[in-house]
Amino acid sequence: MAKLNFGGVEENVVTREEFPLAKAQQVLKNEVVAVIGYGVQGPGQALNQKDNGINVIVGQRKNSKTWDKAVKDGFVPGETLFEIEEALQRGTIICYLLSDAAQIQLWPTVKKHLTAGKALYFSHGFGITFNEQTGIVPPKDVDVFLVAPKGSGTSLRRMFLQGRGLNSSYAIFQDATGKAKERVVALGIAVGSGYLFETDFKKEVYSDLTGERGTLMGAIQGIFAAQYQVLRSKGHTPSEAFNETVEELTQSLMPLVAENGMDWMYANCSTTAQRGALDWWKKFRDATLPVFNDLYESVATGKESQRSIDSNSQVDYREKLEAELKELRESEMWQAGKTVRSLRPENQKPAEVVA
Ligand SMILES: NC(=O)c1ccc[n+]([C@@H]2O[C@H](COP(=O)([O-])OP(=O)(O)OC[C@H]3O[C@@H](n4cnc5c(N)ncnc54)[C@H](O)[C@@H]3O)[C@@H](O)[C@H]2O)c1
Ligand SMILES: CC(C)(O)[C@@H](O)C(=O)O
Ligand SMILES: [Mg+2]
Ligand SMILES: [Mg+2]
Repeated sequence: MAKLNFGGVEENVVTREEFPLAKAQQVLKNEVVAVIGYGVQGPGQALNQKDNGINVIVGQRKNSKTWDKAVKDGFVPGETLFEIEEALQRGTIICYLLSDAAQIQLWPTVKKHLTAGKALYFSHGFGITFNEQTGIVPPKDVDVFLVAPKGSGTSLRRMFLQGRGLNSSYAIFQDATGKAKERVVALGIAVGSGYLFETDFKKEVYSDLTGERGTLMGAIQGIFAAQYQVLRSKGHTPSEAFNETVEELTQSLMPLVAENGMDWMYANCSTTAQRGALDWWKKFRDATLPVFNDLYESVATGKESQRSIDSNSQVDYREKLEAELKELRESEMWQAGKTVRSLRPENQKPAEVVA
């Protein structure tokens, strides 16, 4: 375990140098890793483990699209692909990668197969932290831990195929066998993590729920929408408003920020942009700070988790969700974005020409 300095604060980080893949393979050599669920994280984690030489099987409902996807991805029915209950029975490490809401439904079945010495693995602190809402309380004689990739399962797989690694958090909730640490770190490496950052279940889920509702998705969509609306209301064309709100950010500036940080970006733009961005960032911080405080409070009091559980358990939720997604998809801003994206030279299809 390396102690690294993050802006003056020391933290524990597991690196691939100190815990190489060969060590992970050694730790997991007698385990059967059962990945339950083949949605977004399931394929990324299962395929990376398979390619890393881990004995991995997938548990998924038969006659579903995702069962067919698993077959297409190379999992073989009866050998490495099973109905959920059979995979649960075969697995010594259960990677519980159903949606957070579905985990509640299937929990009684999972619990039945958690015999002494097995391990229960999550990619989120949700089920355990909010156990009063989820009812997920594991037996005492199994290891319980998480590896939470800090990004989409799609990126986890893509980055693995590019020879890169996505950063993940890891945490141990219960160490029944005395081997939880080596098991969880080995799994973290096997699923394709770059670095593994130590946390606990509660911190992981609080930060994850805040991040996705905040700057990763909710807040940024809100800020995009507000700026776009102002530019449009002042007579700017959709393409100009979109380019100045989203396209330049994702295509030009964010890749540079990803490489070098926003401090570098500030030092490497025009003096005009620099002056203005220095003057305005604190106003945006101060305007949004109360919203972020409300958001964190809503996460910490369990309001967000309850809302997610309640919504996902409604029978007509899929239709309602689709209506909300359609509104976003059909908004002028994202329709303008579709055309702007099609104009990128690397996107062959020509933009729709209006007669
Ligand atoms: N989506 C991500 O990229 C991401 C990133 C980090 C962590 N996570 C966490 O990973 C876990 C899995 O998330 P996901 O987004 O991959 O899940 P998902 O929503 O894609 O669903 C996963 C699987 O659950 C199955 N499923 C849904 N309802 C079911 C039911 N009632 N019975 C049986 N199977 C059912 C689906 O068929 C699918 O195969 C969650 O804890 C999530 O918070 C997800
Ligand atoms: C990919 C995200 C947003 O980081 C994840 O947390 C999720 O829930 O899908
Ligand atoms: Mg999340
Ligand atoms: Mg996340």
